[in-house]
Amino acid sequence: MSLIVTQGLTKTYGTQVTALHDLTVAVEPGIIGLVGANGAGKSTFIKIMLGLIAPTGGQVRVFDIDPTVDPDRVRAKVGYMPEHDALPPDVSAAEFVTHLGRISGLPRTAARERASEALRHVGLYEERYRQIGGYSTGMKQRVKLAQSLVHDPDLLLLDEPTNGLDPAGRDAMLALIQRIGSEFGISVVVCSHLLGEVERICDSLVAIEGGRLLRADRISAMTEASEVLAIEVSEGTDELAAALTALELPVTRDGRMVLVPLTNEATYDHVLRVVADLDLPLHRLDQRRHRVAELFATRETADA
Ligand SMILES: Nc1ncnc2c1ncn2[C@@H]1O[C@H](COP(=O)(O)OP(=O)(O)OP(=O)(O)O)[C@@H](O)[C@H]1O
Repeated sequence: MSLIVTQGLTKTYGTQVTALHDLTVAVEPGIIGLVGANGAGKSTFIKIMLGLIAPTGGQVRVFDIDPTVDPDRVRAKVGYMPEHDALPPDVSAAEFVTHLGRISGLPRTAARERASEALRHVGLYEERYRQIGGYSTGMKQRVKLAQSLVHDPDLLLLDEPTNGLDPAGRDAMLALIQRIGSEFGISVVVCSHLLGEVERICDSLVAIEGGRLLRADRISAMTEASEVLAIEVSEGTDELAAALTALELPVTRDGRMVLVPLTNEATYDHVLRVVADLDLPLHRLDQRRHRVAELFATRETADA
């Protein structure tokens, strides 16, 4: 069963803004990156999945449940970390997360135990009785993550979880998200405008642009080997490029790398022979892999 399925999902705000436009996608369990520039429609998509706002058109199912009909059932299975926070400064993290556990329907003792557990998972166990107002941005982000975990969900929806963090804080947050996904065996949707970040920790990506689906696929499929051979020699790059050009191979350069289209099996042999003839120190010879960033770069070029 797919985790999230949409069919022609559309959301307009007023008459002017189409935040989601005919979005059809099926998302499999795992750690999923929901990427797109600011304003692409990511938060709108998350809020529709939670049943917080209703779509203008189309269908959505989360765990096969329709959040527009049965939002409580979806929310019982889903934890949500919003982009912006409204954390009360004068209560402790333990009190706050316990309170949200209670709101989720947990009995008092269970809520307290689950809150301690969730705060331990996010690395705030020692600090849990301190008032949130005294916390750093990174700690506040962790409180938000802990509250999303308190009712033991099967899916987490995290909206820009690294917002406001410095590079070290971002790395720590991403590592934590990855650990939660793998150790708890739950699915996580990580919403971000930073492709490089989510690419590092996700199994699959859903890329949206202007409310439309750009691509949804496993990262491994997006970075599959291309039909280009990349060759790098420690010295003699110019000689190598000239010799391959003389063989009528359409050579291009990318920094220290010489790139040749892999037209047939013989291309490898040609390259190896040239390297050997010129007695060059071969550093690298492999099929270049696609980069996930090409997804957006190609689009920009096409639109230009
Ligand atoms: N309540 C609203 N009323 C009117 N327009 C809205 C509302 N919420 C979002 N929008 C608009 O819908 C579009 C998509 O917004 P959304 O917040 O879903 O994007 P996003 O990808 O999450 O971006 P960000 O990361 O900046 O929040 C934007 O043009 C935004 O200005």
